[in-house]
Formats: sequence, C-alpha cells, structure tokens
Amino acid sequence: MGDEDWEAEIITPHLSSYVPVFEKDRCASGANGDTFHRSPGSSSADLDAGPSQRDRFVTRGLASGRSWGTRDAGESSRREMPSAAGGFAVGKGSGSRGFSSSRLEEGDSCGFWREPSSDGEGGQARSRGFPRRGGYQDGTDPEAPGSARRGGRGSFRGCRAGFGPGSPNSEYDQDEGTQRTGGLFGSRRPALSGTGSGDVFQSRGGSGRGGYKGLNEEVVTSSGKSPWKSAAEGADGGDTPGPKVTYIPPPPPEDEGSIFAHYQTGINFDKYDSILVEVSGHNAPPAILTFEEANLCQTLTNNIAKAGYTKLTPVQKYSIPIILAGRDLMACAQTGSGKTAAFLLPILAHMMRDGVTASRFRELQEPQCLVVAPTRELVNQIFLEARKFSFGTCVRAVVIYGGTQFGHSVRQLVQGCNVLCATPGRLMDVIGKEKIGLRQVRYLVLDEADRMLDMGFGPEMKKLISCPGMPPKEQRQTLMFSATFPEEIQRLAREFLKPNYLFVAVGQVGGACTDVQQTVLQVGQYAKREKLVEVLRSTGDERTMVFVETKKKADFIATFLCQEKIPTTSIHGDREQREREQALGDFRCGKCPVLVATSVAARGLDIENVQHVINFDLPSAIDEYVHRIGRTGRCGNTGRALSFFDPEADRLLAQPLVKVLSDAQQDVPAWLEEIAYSSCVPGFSGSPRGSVFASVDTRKGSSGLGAVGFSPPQAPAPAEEESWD
Ligand SMILES: Nc1ncnc2c1ncn2[C@@H]1O[C@H](COP(=O)(O)OP(=O)(O)OP(=O)(O)O)[C@@H](O)[C@H]1O
Repeated sequence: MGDEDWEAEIITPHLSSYVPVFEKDRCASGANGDTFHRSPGSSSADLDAGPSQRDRFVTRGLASGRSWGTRDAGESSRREMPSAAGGFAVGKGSGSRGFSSSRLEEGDSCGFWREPSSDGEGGQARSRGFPRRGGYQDGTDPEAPGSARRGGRGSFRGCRAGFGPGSPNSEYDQDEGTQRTGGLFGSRRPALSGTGSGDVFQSRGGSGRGGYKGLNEEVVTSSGKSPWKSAAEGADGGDTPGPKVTYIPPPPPEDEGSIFAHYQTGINFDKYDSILVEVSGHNAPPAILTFEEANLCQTLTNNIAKAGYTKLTPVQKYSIPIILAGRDLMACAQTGSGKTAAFLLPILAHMMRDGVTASRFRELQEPQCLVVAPTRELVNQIFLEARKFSFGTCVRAVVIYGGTQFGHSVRQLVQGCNVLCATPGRLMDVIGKEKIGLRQVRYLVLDEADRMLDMGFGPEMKKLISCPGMPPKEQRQTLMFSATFPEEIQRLAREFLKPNYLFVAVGQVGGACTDVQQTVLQVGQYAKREKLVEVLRSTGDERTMVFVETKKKADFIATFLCQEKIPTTSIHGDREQREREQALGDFRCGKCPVLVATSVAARGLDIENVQHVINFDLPSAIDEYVHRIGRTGRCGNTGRALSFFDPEADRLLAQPLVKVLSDAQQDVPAWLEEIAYSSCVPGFSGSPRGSVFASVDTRKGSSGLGAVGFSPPQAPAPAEEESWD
C-alpha cells in the first residue's frame, strides 16, 4: 500500500469514534455499551519477600507474573542485583530473539499496511543529529522538519475551570457557549455522535488551533526560537490572525465526592520508605516523618485525610519542610511518587499562615502562586489537586491553558485568583493582556522543570522571570520538580534559583520507577503492528497506553487498532482540545482501554489503573522513556512497560536503556547489551542528549557541597545544549 493509500484509509472511514462497533456474537455490550469477550489479563504482582538492598537505590521493582517476551530468562543478564532473588523476576522474560528474525525485521506483509523503508518522520523524531527513525511516513508529515520531539505530559483528571457562572467580559465574550462540550466524565460529555463516543476523528490538518502545542508538537527553529508562542497568542486571543478558539472546557466537579476522588496506593507504597534520599545544599531542615509534624492548619489536614493520604512519600517528607522553611528547591523523585502534593501542601500552608485573603472580582488579578507546566492536561491535573487541597479555604485556584477560548480563561481569572496553574503560552497571553499582575507572586513552581527549562520552553520561562513586576528570585520562592534532571538543565536552573537552594534526590535522578516491570523486545518496524495486536489481545481490556513518535502515526495506529476491534482512542497535539479531553475521559473511564499517544502524554498523566505502557516507538531520549513508562506503576502500584526496540532506529538508545534497566533491577536482554556495546559512545553519559543520570546535585562538583547518600555512577558528561540559541 502506498503512502497516499494509507493516508486515505485513515480519512475515508469517517470514524466518529475510535470505538469500533463489535459484532454481536463477540460483544454483547461495550464501549458503546458492549461487553468485550476478551479474556482479562492477569496482572498479579509477584511480590518478593523483601527489599533488595543496593548501594544507592534501595527500593526495587516487582515482577509481574505476566511475560511479554519469549526469550528464556537465561538469555538475560541480571545486573547489580545482589539480593535480587526470589520472585523478583518470576515469570519475566525479556526480549525475544525470535522477533528479531530477519523475516519480521525485513517486513511482514500480514498487516494491511506496509511501511516503506524511507520515512519523513525521522527529521522530527531524531532531531539533534540522530539517525532518522524508520517509519511509515510519506514525507509530507507536517511534523517532520525540524520539529522538537520531547514532550510534556498530559493528564487529566476530571473537569476543569473556575467556579460559578462566568461573568461575561465583553472584550472576550465571543463565541460564548458555542463549544461547551468535551467533558471527561459521562454526564458532562456532550451528546455523542455516531457510535456514541463523540470522539470525532478529525485530527488531521489540525493546525491553527490555539494554544501552545505540547511536547513534541512545538517546533523549534534552528535559531532555537519557538514559534509556538505566536500561535498561542494569535489563536488564543492574541494579536496574530488565526482560527478562533471557541472551546470552553466543562467546569470542575463541585461535589465533595468527586473533588476528593482518589485511587488506592499500591502494595509497594510502604517500600518508598527504603528509598535513599539525598539532600544537598546548606542548612537543610530535617525531614518530617508524618503529616502531623508538618503542623498544617486544620482545614488542610482535613483535606489531606479526605484525599486518602495517611502517609508521606519520601519526596514529601523532605520537600515539605524545605518549602515551609522558605527555601528554594530543586527536587527529583521517581514518577508517580507524589511530587504535586509535595509542593502544593506547603505553599497552601504558607498562604493560610500568612492570612491570605479571598481574592475578589478584579480586572487585574495578582496571584500569590504561579504553577507552570508543559501541557494543558497536566496543568489541569495540578489545578484539580490544588482545588482539592484548598477546599474549604479562601484560596482560589484557577487554571488556564491553550486550546480553550481566551475569554473563558479571562473570566475564570477575574473572579479571583490566588493560585494560578497555567501553560506557558496562555500565561504569557494573560500577562500581555494585563489580566495578571506578577507583583504578588511569592511562589513560582516549575513542574516538569527540566522540560520547562529546555530549549523548547526555556526562553519563555526566562521571559517570565523578567516580566515587569515579577519579584526577583531573592524575593520569591522558586520550586522545581521533575523525575528527570539532566545536568545541563540543572545548570540552567540556577538562574532561577537563589544560590542557597536545596537539592533533593529521591533514589537515582532520572531513574525509572522500580515498580514498573520493564521488558524490551526486539521488533523490526514492519513487525510492530502485528506484535502490538498480539500483545493487546493477550492483555484483555486492561488499560494500556501506546506511545508512538508522531501525531500521524498516532492516528494511524489508533485507526488500525479499531479496525482490529480493539477499542482505542488517541491523544496528540493535532487533536482539538475538546477531542484530547474526550479521549482521556474515554480512556480513564475504560470506554477505550487503549490510548495511543505521542509524547504529549508522556509526563504527568495520573490515571488510575494504567497497567501497561507500550513503546510502539521508542523515544530518542532516555528521560522521555522514563516519563512514559511512569504512567504506570504509580503511587506504589505495579505496572508493566513493553518496548519495541528496532535495532535500525533505536541503536543509540541501547546504552542508556541498558543503564535504566539495570539501575531499576530489571532483566537486560543479552541482545540489547550487545547492541549497546557495539554502539558504545566514548564518554557515554547515560543519554544521547546529555547526562540524564545526574545522580547528584551538579553543584557538588564545583562547590564541594556535601551530601549523604549515593555517589555519581559515572563521570559527568560534557553538557550538551548549553545554549538556547
Ligand atoms: N502521601 C500520599 N498518599 C497517598 N496518595 C498519594 C500521596 N501523595 C500522592 N499521592 C497520589 O499519588 C498519585 C501520583 O502523584 P503525583 O501525580 O503527584 O506524582 P508525580 O510524582 O508528580 O508523578 P510524575 O513524575 O509522573 O508527574 C496521585 O494520584 C496522588 O494523589
């Protein structure tokens, strides 16, 4: 099938949904009211008796009984597992030489679509001089040339937006109500078309929508400038012409049950206690062991209890007292370990302690706290957390982000704003329109800070701290959180932080969550779809996120899976915001148990019951891999990650991948070690794009800051991308 053919194939069916209509004999009811007769996958966690004590990273992963691979365990080499024993790797097979057979690698013809050997995706996928990834594309991919491919996250929990009825603002009141759709939850969803999902398939040609485009959606020009900003300004209500964005997200839930809805911590939650934590910097306050020790006000304490939090996670134990002491902080902790509450709780406690007053209706709002994050879904998630913890207080949290009607953002703001959660583009828009003043900012939080400071967002963040009115770093508290913190980004971050900032490293900086069982299979590009279907059929309707490299491919694979009668939806930057939210809602509620995503969903998504992450395409950067697989195995729950490793395209990832696997005490397939060895990069630092594995505060090299804990596993690499130009 030629390139044009597959493109046509996607468009012509006019799918109103990715949810296929099932044959009656196979499904009685389902995503469209059907019940799928697919055998549910067993996900029993195979717990070992006790934690494996390693020299630096004490917590350890768990084996799930399921095996995706077909190799013998004997082919894997277990690394650095002095006490890895019993049960840890039970049932786990990693890699499959079988799948690396030339027959499959050279292209199978069992699928309905055959991938040509050349691709147009590689330019986008392998920026920075890495080999182009093999792919199916036709070279007309709008993402291809020069696009950055790192990304943000997307997550979503519930509905969003401010309180009460919007107060019309004539300046921005256009299109009021025209698209008040797109809720995430059943009752709030718009009337659905077609098969009932309402997830209208119209992502192609999705340019011109407003808003910052997430992760691998923004285009970084050779000058390092990011044109997304003007798009955001234009489409979201700024000055440049473009299609008007009319989407008004549904309001957040009002009932207490929904506000405090949470999922259970997992069987490994208590194992967090054994993770080694390193704090560096001078005069760090001691960690707290309980919420009581934090001495929070009664309302906050009640809200913490209602949220189901009984015990602090390590990053919370260390970060909360540091923030309460007024110190700047850079904190790095594994995915899903509670970083959001680690900054929200002490900030809210401070605000309450300082007697924050209810903000009132005003044209210019002056929030005390700014939380900036890279994707729309993530800021919405943070907003919902802030709203939950501030429930019953006078603190008002507001969320604004691109892809929604600008006037709607303004209407949320003018009603009052103490804590503003925003994506960079929309934030700069409202600052530019003088809807937000920065004079009162006491707390500036960069979530996914390494992403916020890299070449995609860094210039915007620099602009933010130079905005008129923004208090200098000496007069504000700056807090940075992420699961990964490359050394070069740590260096850039210092410009934002007071010199005496503290650095908290929970476990290994940039390390994968050890509650995720990682499996890598060698699968040639032409065999991937067949393997994907095989895996998805074997896992039943367990929730699975499938990551691919490009937006087009996300559409294509989602459509393909639907044709295979696997209820699937997709999220990527070319989908309209309403569609993105609909997709996440359908995935979250289980209507579509498979979500095909680009890296826009790699960071921060906190969705209950995501049992699997599949890297259909591996990312080029290992930190991206760490974030992607962190969508499962959250908060002490176990999860599984399966990656299709295409030796042609993924060779440069082999080395850092081996390191991530072994650091997380996972099986390392022998073939992967061989590839890693053969593609050995002299002076390897753990990542093709720089040292992700900065296991320590980078200041330690120069300032001799002392720290208890682990030592760097390798010599620091020369920083890449030092410059934003
Ligand atoms: N102390 C706690 N007790 C119980 N649940 C918690 C606690 N802290 C956080 N959680 C829950 O754990 C989940 C993961 O938290 P959160 O999203 O903040 O993780 P994260 O570290 O920011 O992850 P990521 O790196 O992927 O962004 C959330 O559902 C959150 O409500």
